[in-house]
Amino acid sequence: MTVIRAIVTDIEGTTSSISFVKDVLFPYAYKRLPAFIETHGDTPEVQHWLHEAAKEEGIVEAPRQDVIELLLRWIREDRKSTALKALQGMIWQEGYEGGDYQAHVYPEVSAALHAWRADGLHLYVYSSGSVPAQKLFFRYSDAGDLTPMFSGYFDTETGPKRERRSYELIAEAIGEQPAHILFLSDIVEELDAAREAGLRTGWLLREPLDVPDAPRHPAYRTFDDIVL
Ligand SMILES: CSCCC(=O)C(=O)COP(=O)(O)O
Ligand SMILES: [Mg+2]
Repeated sequence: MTVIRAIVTDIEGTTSSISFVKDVLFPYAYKRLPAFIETHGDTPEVQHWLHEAAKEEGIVEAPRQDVIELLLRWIREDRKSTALKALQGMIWQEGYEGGDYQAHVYPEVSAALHAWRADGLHLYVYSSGSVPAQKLFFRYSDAGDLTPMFSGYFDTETGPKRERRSYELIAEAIGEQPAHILFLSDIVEELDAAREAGLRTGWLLREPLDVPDAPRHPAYRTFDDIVL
């Protein structure tokens, strides 16, 4: 078996519960987005992402209120739009820094990350959440600041998570042959794309999901089950 030198992990459903993202982070952003755009809508960064969102929908000349309505609809639909994710990350920052919530990580995750680092592996994150949102997530996790564990972060600016090319670009950026990289996710289509690019894969099936009789990818209940 090829030696694993780097691990790339997804967040929602893999290191962390889906319910924290859907029931805490998304409602927080939903409630505050209109006021956030009102207050910060003229800053270059926010303007850039509002323009990108409008472009994605083909409504470039639309009034700001229409773009706000669009973003709120995308939050309801859990749309993995790079522009929406960038804006959500900016809104979540206030919640983390104000102590409104801490990011959930499953109980064994911190120890597993520390053990892999101690074994000399390099660890990375690849999530639909923006890179700044990923850094906030792990900085303010309920297991403490986990950012020192990670050597780098990737989001959908690298490419969509269900496309092989994204994983080829990540392998190039990491500087490892794909066969030496293990990608962990709860979404089988993401794992299929990673495998097409030559990466090893691990499918996190957190409770209460059933493990299929013949899973398409090596399947694990927790990070403790992963044998490298
Ligand atoms: C890291 S910020 C919150 C996560 C998020 O917005 C999201 O869409 C999670 O997607 P993932 O690719 O981690 O399943
Ligand atoms: Mg996921």
